[in-house]
Amino acid sequence: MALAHMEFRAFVQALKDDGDLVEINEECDPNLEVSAIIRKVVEHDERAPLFNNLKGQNENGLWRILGAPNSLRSDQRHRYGRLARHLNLPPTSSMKEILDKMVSAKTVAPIPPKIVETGPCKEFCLTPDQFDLNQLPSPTLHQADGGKYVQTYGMFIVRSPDGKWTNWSIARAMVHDKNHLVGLVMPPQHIAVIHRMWKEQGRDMPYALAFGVPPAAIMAASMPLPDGLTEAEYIGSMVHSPLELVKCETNDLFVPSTSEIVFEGTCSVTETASEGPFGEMHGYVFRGDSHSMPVYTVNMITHRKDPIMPVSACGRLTDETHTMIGPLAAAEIGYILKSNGLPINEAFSPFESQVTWVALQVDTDKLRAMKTTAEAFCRQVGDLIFRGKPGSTIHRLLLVGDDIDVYDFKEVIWAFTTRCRPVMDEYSYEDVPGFPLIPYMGHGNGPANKGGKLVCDCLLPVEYTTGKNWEAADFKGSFPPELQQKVLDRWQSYGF
Ligand SMILES: Cc1cc2c3c(c1C)C(C)(C)C[C@H]1C[C@@H](c4ccccc4)[C@]4(C(=O)NC(=O)N=C4N2C[C@H](O)[C@H](O)[C@H](O)COP(=O)(O)O)N31
Ligand SMILES: [K+]
Repeated sequence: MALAHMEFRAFVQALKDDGDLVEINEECDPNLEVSAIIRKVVEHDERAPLFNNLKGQNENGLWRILGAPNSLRSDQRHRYGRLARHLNLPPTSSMKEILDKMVSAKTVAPIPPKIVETGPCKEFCLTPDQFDLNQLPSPTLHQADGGKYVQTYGMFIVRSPDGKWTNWSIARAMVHDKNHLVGLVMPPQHIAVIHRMWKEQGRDMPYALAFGVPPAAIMAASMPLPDGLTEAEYIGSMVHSPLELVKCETNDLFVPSTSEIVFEGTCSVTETASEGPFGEMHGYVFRGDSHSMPVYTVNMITHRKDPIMPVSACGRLTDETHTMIGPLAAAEIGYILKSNGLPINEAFSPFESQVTWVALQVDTDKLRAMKTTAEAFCRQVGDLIFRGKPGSTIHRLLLVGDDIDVYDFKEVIWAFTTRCRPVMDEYSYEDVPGFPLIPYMGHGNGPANKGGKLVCDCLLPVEYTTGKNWEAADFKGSFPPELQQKVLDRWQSYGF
């Protein structure tokens, strides 16, 4: 068996070996029952459910469902264990170690994928007369959704018309009819950028949608890597070995050879259909909230025997849209700021902000050496991030000092509520792209796609000039180290 980060089925086995899987063998209904179970799982950081017996499965087992593929574990020592298993890291890894791994490939030469003749994803091939997406166990995830969102954790593979750039990304899609999907294609996302290239040439965009891809691949697919970067090469260098890809049957794109299920086809550049509403990552589904989006034709389905369809039943905390979208954008944002010479140590998107914030830990020694002002520094950070794509989903950037652990929300919110004077210490951005999926944007008082962003300066003025002039009124901050040690050593004998 391959390693968990390189083959989805090995990943599922790794969850089982970790005691992080519940196999459900009694029949479950993909219409809401499956998602209700997944929602209860992710709201309580429960073990991942593997549905082995779904209403609508065909004679070759197409398909089973793995819910909550990358959500949290309740044991605090293994909290990010599922993310770690995506990257061949120990299950006790911290979020910092996980995000550092995702950024590690930026400074090494890309390792191109290896093309193989065939693979497990080719065990079965179905032409459109042999399948009906409405009869297969396509899940309905929220009762107010506009359709069956069969695509929430698969990977779209699309390529620029000149063949130079192959983008891998996650974008949602729902069943439109027996062999059509309709999906969210939204600027500034790369799938929308490439779709536009094909539209300008008046040609439908070939795509592949691979479900159950190597876990390391789905992590990069969910990360806002630079324009023009081909994720397959990036991942190869991240895992230090080439990904094995196999050619599609009906177009010239390539898919991971061990994919559980592959949909192949073309995405129309002219035909649209009603898409949504959908229970989204900020925790809301607005009735009637549907839009015209491109139609995908499914010309072929290939799959493994008894294939597993991964499903992210997203919404309120804590599911894949929170463990992946925010943190991976934060990793890219941190990298951009450091590459531009700004004194940033760490970047993280707190789940408690519904991943709409990124907290940036500033190296305040280096900050003081810059002899800059709060306004100049905050504007420098805001201009770099809010005018670029990786910041498109983030509406608050919090600058905090070295004493604040950005991966611990208690620390972040303490700094924000006590060191950032509302209005005066906040720098607004109304002339930048906004994220319409956030309810105060798409269903708020102002323009849905523009503005509503802030850089919040949670550094006190002294941190720019002479440095910290306070002590934290807490156990670690207000008592001599030897007294702290004495209290810790005697804690039991005191009677606690
Ligand atoms: C992990 C994950 C990421 C998601 C999504 C989901 C999950 C589970 C579901 C559950 C399907 C919900 C919606 C949420 C929805 C969404 C839409 C816009 C922005 C953020 C999320 C969207 C989506 O539908 N469309 C889209 O364009 N991008 C999404 N991302 C983010 C992108 O995968 C991420 O941004 C990548 O960086 C893309 O690659 P690129 O930078 O273009 O090469 N989905
Ligand atoms: K990507």
